[in-house]
Amino acid sequence: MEPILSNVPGTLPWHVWHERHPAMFASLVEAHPFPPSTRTALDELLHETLTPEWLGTPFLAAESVFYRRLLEAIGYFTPDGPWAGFDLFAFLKDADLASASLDLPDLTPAERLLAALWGNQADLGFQLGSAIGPAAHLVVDQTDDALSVLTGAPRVGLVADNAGKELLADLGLVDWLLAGGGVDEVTVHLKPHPYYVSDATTTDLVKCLRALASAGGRATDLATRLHTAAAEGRFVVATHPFFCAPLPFHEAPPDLFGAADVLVFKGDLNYRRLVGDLRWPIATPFASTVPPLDAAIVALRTLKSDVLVGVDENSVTDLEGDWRVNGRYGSVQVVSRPAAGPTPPASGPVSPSPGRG
Ligand SMILES: O=P(O)(O)OC[C@@]1(O)O[C@H](CO)[C@@H](O)[C@@H]1O
Repeated sequence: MEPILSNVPGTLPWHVWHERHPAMFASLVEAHPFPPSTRTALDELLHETLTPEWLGTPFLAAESVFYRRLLEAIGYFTPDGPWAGFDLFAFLKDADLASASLDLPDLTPAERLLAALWGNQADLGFQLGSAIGPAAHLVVDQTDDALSVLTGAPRVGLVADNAGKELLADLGLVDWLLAGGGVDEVTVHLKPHPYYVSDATTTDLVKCLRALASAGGRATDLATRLHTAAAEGRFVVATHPFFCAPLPFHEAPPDLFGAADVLVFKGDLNYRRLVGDLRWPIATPFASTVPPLDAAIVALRTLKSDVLVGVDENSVTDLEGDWRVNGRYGSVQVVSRPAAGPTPPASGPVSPSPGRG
């Protein structure tokens, strides 16, 4: 299967490099007192990314390397420098969090799951380039299957995507899993440092919890429950350099997700890494594209890039225009945990792994 590249005018990757990134750089320079050397480094990076070499590199890898180079350009990794460890996207993430309503409604489990899904609609990198409309539809809706695999699972991992409103909604889902969903332990996997524009780090999670704690009402109660669960070792925060690597999850280290029974993958980039950033026909079964993890998989995503699998082609024939990338559509997709295979006879041939449901 061919990887998605960035060298075709009119496609989303082309738009990202030629329009979204210049707009992002303009806002970064406006928001920070960068010295001339940093401004020059940023200009050079922007120009370099428009060369045939970059545009001809698989989009997933090129974008990831780009965000690493962006941090290097501002001195994020320069020891003892003034910008060491500085989150250049914090001003956007903080504004998004500040604009969130913390008057939390009383949601059902399905509503909490869908809130976590649609929270992904508002990622800030996406907003820098286009407007998001109110319409929202699911092109695949396996919400019932998702709730079924999550309820009562001993250990759930949630691979977070964006900070601010999306992370608030994720914490609402985590709270239900721990408080009513019969889950013993939830691990939230965060980025070890800033990555794509609004990706959530530990700092962003703490900011969400503090905002919830000081908001009163249900929000404060939720924050208190999560603090208690953290103290009991039931709400765990984790991170790993692989979450910022230019690789699909098929190449993840075997211990990345611990002993999770169910993994919830949030957002568009995690979806691209989960199924591979490839030109799949959309009817390709979702289960055939994901890595062979020893856990059930729940993917909650709004559609913001070309990759899409597991969709009945007849169900999307009426959708028009850029529905695959405009963020107005979403999907809830599930792969059950692989059944333990039969014990092979002592001297018999080794059977192939069972298929995934
Ligand atoms: O992972 P997220 O936050 O849902 O989306 C990330 C995103 O905005 O960035 C990429 C393009 O830059 C696409 O994968 C997607 O549109």
